[in-house]
Amino acid sequence: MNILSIQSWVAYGHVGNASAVFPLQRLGAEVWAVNTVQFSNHTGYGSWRGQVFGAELVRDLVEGIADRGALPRCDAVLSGYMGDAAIGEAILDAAARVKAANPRALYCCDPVIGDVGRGVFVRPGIPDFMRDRAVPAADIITPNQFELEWMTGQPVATLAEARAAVDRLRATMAPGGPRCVLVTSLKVAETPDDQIEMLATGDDGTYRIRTPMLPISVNGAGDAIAALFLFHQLRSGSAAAALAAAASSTYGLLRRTSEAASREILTVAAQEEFVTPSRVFVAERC
Ligand SMILES: Nc1ncnc2c1ncn2[C@@H]1O[C@H](COP(=O)(O)OP(=O)(O)O)[C@@H](O)[C@H]1O
Ligand SMILES: Cc1ncc(COP(=O)(O)O)c(C=O)c1O
Ligand SMILES: [Mg+2]
Repeated sequence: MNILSIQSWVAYGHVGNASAVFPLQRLGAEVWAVNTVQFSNHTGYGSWRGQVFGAELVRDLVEGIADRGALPRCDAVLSGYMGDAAIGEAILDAAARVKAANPRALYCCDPVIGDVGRGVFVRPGIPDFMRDRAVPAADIITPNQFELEWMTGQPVATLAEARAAVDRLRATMAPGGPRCVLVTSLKVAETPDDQIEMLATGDDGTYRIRTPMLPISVNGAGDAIAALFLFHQLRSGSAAAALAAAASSTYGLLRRTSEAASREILTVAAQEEFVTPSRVFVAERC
């Protein structure tokens, strides 16, 4: 399995490609990582050093991979945080080139816009770009609850509202693909206070999964779960199986992170959780 992952890079800690690449490699995937930024650390610290790369560098690196004749062997393109719309257009062009070279390839977009409590935290233009340009090109999307509400303009306070919003979003996704949606960090009326949910919809139906809420707030988990969900969707073709595997691995990763009181997710120390989760959660059809 070969995945072209176009995301951020940080030297210290784990977000973007620094959160997504290693779990995919540990699961046996080859990852062609194209970095859109190189920062010292993630922006949640409030200060960082480094630079945002231009869209031309993204295009140049993808051209270089194409020069190797590799695009027909690419099984998926994965994207996350986007610094500006020009980078976004370069990512969509890369996804289109890959799908032209391999019609079975999938584009997985984590539509990073914001989060509950933080609001929108990307540059102006990115939220509209995600809704109007990226989602219509995507086969798999992994919005959190805030991003689902923002992109659909619908409240997501109950499971029924979440499902209606997902259906609305699916109708705008790439025609002919699986139109698979993973909603992360879901807390609806039915969610017990000590738990957190995810909802996954694909060709095989809609499934939910609940895991215990951990006393942490970390960055990078969204990037990790998008990568894990993509890998397992590619391997199984089942949203239910991908949801269960991604949720189990992510819970194990975050449980270890919480126990260590680490501000950075323990991507390396908890690597066994990616292949053999210490606690397995089962997705239930809903
Ligand atoms: N405090 C937590 N306790 C348990 N699981 C968590 C916690 N925070 C995140 N997760 C898990 O990680 C997934 C992705 O989390 P998050 O970083 O909130 O995603 P996003 O970046 O898309 O908002 C969630 O769907 C959940 O499964
Ligand atoms: C550079 C960069 N990329 C990606 C992310 C996404 O992190 P998360 O998975 O928490 O949404 C962050 C979050 O701070 C970041 O600073
Ligand atoms: Mg996210």
